[in-house]
Amino acid sequence: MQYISTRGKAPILNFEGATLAGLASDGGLYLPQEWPRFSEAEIADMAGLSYAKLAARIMAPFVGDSLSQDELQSLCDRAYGRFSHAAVTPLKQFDEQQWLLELFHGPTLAFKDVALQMLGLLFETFLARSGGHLTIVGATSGDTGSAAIDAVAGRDGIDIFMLHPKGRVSDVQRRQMTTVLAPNVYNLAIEGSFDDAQAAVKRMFTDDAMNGRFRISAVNSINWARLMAQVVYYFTAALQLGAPKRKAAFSVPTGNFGDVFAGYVAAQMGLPIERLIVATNVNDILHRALADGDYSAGTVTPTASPSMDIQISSNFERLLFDAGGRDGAAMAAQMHAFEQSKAMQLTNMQREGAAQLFTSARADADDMADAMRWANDACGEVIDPHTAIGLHAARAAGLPADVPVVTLATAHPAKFPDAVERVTGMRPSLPARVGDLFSREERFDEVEGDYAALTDYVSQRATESR
Ligand SMILES: Cc1ncc(COP(=O)(O)O)c(C=O)c1O
Ligand SMILES: N[C@@H](CCOP(=O)(O)O)C(=O)O
Repeated sequence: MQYISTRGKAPILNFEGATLAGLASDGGLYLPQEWPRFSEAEIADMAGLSYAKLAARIMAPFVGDSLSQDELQSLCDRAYGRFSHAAVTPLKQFDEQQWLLELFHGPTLAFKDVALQMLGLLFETFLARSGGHLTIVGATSGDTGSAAIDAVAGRDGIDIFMLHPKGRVSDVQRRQMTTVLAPNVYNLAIEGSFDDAQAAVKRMFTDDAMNGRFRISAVNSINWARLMAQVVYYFTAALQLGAPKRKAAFSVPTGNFGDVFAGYVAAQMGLPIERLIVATNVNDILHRALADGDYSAGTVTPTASPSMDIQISSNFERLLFDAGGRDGAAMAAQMHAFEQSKAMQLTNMQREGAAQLFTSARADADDMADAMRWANDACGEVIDPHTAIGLHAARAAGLPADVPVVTLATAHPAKFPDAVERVTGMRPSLPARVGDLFSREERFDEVEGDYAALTDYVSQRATESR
């Protein structure tokens, strides 16, 4: 399998190369040259496989010859062996139509673990072959940070620099990052929003001076390997609901568009998906883009679902590229114009391509609270604010009654105890394995959000590898 950049100018790489590169050198995002496709019979044959076995089966065509089948299976066994639920991502029924796919049984209690446990092992495996040192730079609105840190803390040959917007993540989220005291982990609190942090991170990938000294890589969903691993749970849920004979819909609380794009990939691979519902909070650029073609970014509004307080969604570029005819030069021009003006109009081809599978909804604070209350009162489930936004969109979608709608439960409610308590009156407690989080020592640095200060910080601490 070969990987190409959405902006058409970066070298074509195999899976190992694309994983280690993270972001393409032309500022674009890597994705497979063509989508691998499973037949109906092959999908039917997947029913009943364990999560780790299914994961290896789904990932194999993407990995190509970068790993042997045995190596891939062993990495999946190790990655998914660390989840606290035997099913890894259990599916629960709410009513005749609504279902909940719990993605938060990994070590840091959010869906990010599903991909990042795997990515940490991929880095380890590929670095063991090539030698050298990897400098990971990442941006987080709360959950990617802790999952990535858990995945690489203490690993030889890797440093991780994780930027979070100061004061805009929950206390649990911050502590899950800052109480990891391994010497290869650097937490940076910056002024500004997640978008500011992500822009700085992406700039480092095209910075010749930084790339001349350090081998920079990504743990955000700009890294293709992240999305590949997230495709798997769409298959597990759909198979349980009758795939390949029966279609399911998915409602996905969305910020950086990685999770829902993984659903799009599953559909390209042959999984029968009725609809992908993009659920946003009031930071609704994706809802506006899908509803009217207007992709214009405003300022980020802080909400009770902080991990989705994002206006510029990196992975949307992958959809625009694929749905818009895979024209790298046109995509580069469109994105460069957007980077200047922070506004763009989707082309007709992009809008029509997206409309075949995607629909969207925006939830404000009341919508979120109503959905959280419904889950609690009618179904006996305490859900987190991000999941509640997905559930609101799922119930509002108006899909035919015979189509099961699966809301992705992206985080454990205990990550957002204040928001959950405000709505339900109940304060969810942390699972025992992180029960001592608030008595652990914290370590992080506050760094000016400007690019020069960030590169200085990284340059003084990272290991040169060029
Ligand atoms: C809990 C939670 N829900 C939803 C999202 C949005 O996911 P994505 O960025 O893949 O769209 C995030 C962050 O990414 C998150 O942390
Ligand atoms: N919500 C995310 C933002 C980064 O998203 P990613 O999936 O691209 O890593 C977070 O919690 O950090």
